[in-house]
Amino acid sequence: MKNIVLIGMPAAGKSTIGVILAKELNYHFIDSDLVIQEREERLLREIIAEEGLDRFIEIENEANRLIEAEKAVIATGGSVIYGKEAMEHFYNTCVIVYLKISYDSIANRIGDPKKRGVVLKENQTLRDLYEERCPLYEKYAHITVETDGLEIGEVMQKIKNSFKNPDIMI
Ligand SMILES: Nc1ncnc2c1ncn2[C@@H]1O[C@H](COP(=O)(O)OP(=O)(O)O)[C@@H](O)[C@H]1O
Ligand SMILES: O=C(O)C1=C[C@@H](OP(=O)(O)O)[C@@H](O)[C@H](O)C1
Ligand SMILES: [Mg+2]
Repeated sequence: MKNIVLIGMPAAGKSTIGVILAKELNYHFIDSDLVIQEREERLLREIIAEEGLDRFIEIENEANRLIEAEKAVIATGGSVIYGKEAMEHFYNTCVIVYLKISYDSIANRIGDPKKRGVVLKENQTLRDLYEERCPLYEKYAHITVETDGLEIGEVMQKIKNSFKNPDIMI
């Protein structure tokens, strides 16, 4: 049985939905953000402040690349798609589910991206980040679930329905 990896923009609902999905499937739950914090013995925002964005992405790539689990739902951080090795590892061993959300919904939910610790370069807006990342999420997704306007329970149901597709082996 393959692991399930959730990808998508920050605040798309990966962590919230991941833990509920794991419970419903009787799978383990792994939150990549917590794996990184444990490995580094620092908070994500401390890693970003002390090491800078590029190094944070390398640390994130390494932590995700090394995740070995069975029967697990893995909620990644939104910037995981910059890590080529991590994404190839997940692509080859897991079912990757992209929680897709519109720019307007995500902007409403996030508020100030700087306060949320989003990997945002100097002079880059949340809109720039959204446009840069969407093609990367799409590139790696085995399944895309549109979540706009849906409550958490409805997103869960959509994800589970998508697993009934015989082309998707989980
Ligand atoms: N479908 C949804 N509708 C409304 N709010 C949601 C939905 N999914 C998640 N949220 C809320 O958005 C916030 C961010 O969710 P979170 O799971 O931390 O996202 P991520 O892990 O993708 O960054 C939380 O407050 C969560 O309760
Ligand atoms: O998208 C991003 O740049 C980030 C998202 C965060 O995780 P969530 O996607 O769970 O919020 C966390 O990994 C880090 O602060 C960077
Ligand atoms: Mg999260």
